[in-house]
Amino acid sequence: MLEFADVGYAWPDGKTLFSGLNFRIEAGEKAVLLGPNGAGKSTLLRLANGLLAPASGTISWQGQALTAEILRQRDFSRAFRQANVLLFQHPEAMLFNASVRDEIAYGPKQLGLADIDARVARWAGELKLDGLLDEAPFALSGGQKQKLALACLLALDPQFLALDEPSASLDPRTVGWLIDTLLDSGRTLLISTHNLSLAAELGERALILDEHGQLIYDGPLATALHDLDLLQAAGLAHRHRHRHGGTAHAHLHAHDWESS
Ligand SMILES: Nc1ncnc2c1ncn2[C@@H]1O[C@H](COP(=O)(O)OP(=O)(O)OP(=O)(O)O)[C@@H](O)[C@H]1O
Repeated sequence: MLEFADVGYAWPDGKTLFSGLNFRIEAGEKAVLLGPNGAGKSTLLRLANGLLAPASGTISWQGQALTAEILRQRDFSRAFRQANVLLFQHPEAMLFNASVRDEIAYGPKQLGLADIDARVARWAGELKLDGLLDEAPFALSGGQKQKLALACLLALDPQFLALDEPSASLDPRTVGWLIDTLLDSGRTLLISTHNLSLAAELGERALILDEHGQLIYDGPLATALHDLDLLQAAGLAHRHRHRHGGTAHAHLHAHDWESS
């Protein structure tokens, strides 16, 4: 479904990220993307969503290389924008309509999809936004904005959903709902998170970047979660000291996950 082949990226300031990044995500897979701050998780998700173009290598969607030319073609671009969506870490960037109702309806309208009112009603209801349909998106709380951004994406009925740190501003009830909804949906998922509990529930596969943007692990999530050295390289485990009576020792801990 999605393939990165020898991908490298260069920021406009000349700084480079990734070198020869290779992985494939097949339809129906649920993968989590782990790595320390600045590893390149958000950048990777933007590349996967066609918002950034690689400086080297190829990113393919359904076997088609995502070139600037193909992304300019109306039919391809419409189908791609409906099927491949990204929830930003900071969703303000996605919200610009006058009301919550208009915001959810916007994407389906732009893409010419049917049953717009039903889509709005369904996803506003699922995300408990139905009491806020006439509110202005900018007046919502951070977590409500995140839920609205998610409703906007789900209203497109996408096949591939990339989520950048979805648990950062969602309350535990919404995170629980998200896990159930996404697991039941059969959608292909790529989720960046520092939350190992969420990762453990959502993902089957882990892609782990180190602090230099190198892919240091691509394999079963369960195996990764029991490898504290790997988790330390991913910024997900840390070494700290303990005192037991008069003696002190140091060992590794995962933030919200205990390896056994
Ligand atoms: N607009 C930009 N111009 C130049 N460099 C940038 C830009 N945006 C991000 N970077 C750099 O790219 C690298 C990767 O950033 P990115 O946001 O992808 O990391 P991340 O893994 O998502 O981090 P976090 O866990 O903190 O969200 C960082 O070194 C960052 O400084």
